[in-house]
Amino acid sequence: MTDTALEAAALGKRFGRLRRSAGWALRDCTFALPTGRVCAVVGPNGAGKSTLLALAAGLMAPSEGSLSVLGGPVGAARARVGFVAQDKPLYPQLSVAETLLMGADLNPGHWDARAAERIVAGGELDPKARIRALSGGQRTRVALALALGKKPELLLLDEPMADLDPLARHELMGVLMSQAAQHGTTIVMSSHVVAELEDSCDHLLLIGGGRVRLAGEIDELLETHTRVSASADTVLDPHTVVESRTTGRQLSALIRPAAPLPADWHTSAPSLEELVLSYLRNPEPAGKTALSGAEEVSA
Ligand SMILES: Nc1ncnc2c1ncn2[C@@H]1O[C@H](COP(=O)(O)OP(=O)(O)OP(=O)(O)O)[C@@H](O)[C@H]1O
Repeated sequence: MTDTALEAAALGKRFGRLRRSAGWALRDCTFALPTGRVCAVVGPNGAGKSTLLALAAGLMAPSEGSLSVLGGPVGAARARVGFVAQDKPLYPQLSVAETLLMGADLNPGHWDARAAERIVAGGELDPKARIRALSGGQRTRVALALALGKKPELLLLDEPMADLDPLARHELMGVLMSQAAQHGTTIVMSSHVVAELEDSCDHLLLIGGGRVRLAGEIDELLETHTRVSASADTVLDPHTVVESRTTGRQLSALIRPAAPLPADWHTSAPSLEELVLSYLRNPEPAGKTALSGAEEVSA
């Protein structure tokens, strides 16, 4: 059994000839996401999150570099992977019950009918309702039921919570977390709502402009970065400066300390959202490239 759910080496994907970055949606991405963890894939619009998840689901092939899933080639892992795409593709003419029956047919011997039905029942969906008559959030619920019913070792979710109301979001996040805890399922989910991920995710993969900007265990990333406020003439060397701003006589910065900090600096721990925003606002942190808690990745 491998301890790496997704491992990318110099991974790149090019779509025709996009104007931005000469067509590369992802470029030179090297990272490893551990198994048994809940991993957040975060980045702005067009960063390459959906492309990465589609590559991992085997829906497209890399243009360069390599990607392994659950320790082997992407194609070999397909039966062990569940994928919910951003647009939640389902057959509109089928009913909810027929969709779950289809899930059972497609996954003989490893279909958890109870888990799938429980997720659908949580939304009080009529099993006879046609998919085409469901709201966006209700379709998300059916798509998650299909993916979880498959009892995947790795669950890839592209913006799973985007069209759910806060109650449904809370409930389904709870279902996902208990799935991860009970069955050791690795969950990799993309999201824009960083604040919501801090409590539920263990690992972060931050993508910006098709490149990996930061990767690592969230606790370690938060511990190894510090918010600093000091007088404007403060020299931040030798620390890695992710972002710094001077307002009047005051300097505020997010740094990765390379040595103990002077006692007269005011310091505080950043939130995950502050960390992510600082990296995204600053394409090339001064001094060094983006760093993770455990490893260095090229930015
Ligand atoms: N099928 C495609 N053909 C051409 N270009 C594509 C295709 N899919 C994605 N792209 C381009 O690749 C880049 C990355 O897109 P991707 O959908 O992976 O980003 P994302 O991070 O998921 O964005 P969002 O948060 O808006 O969903 C974008 O510039 C997008 O226009």
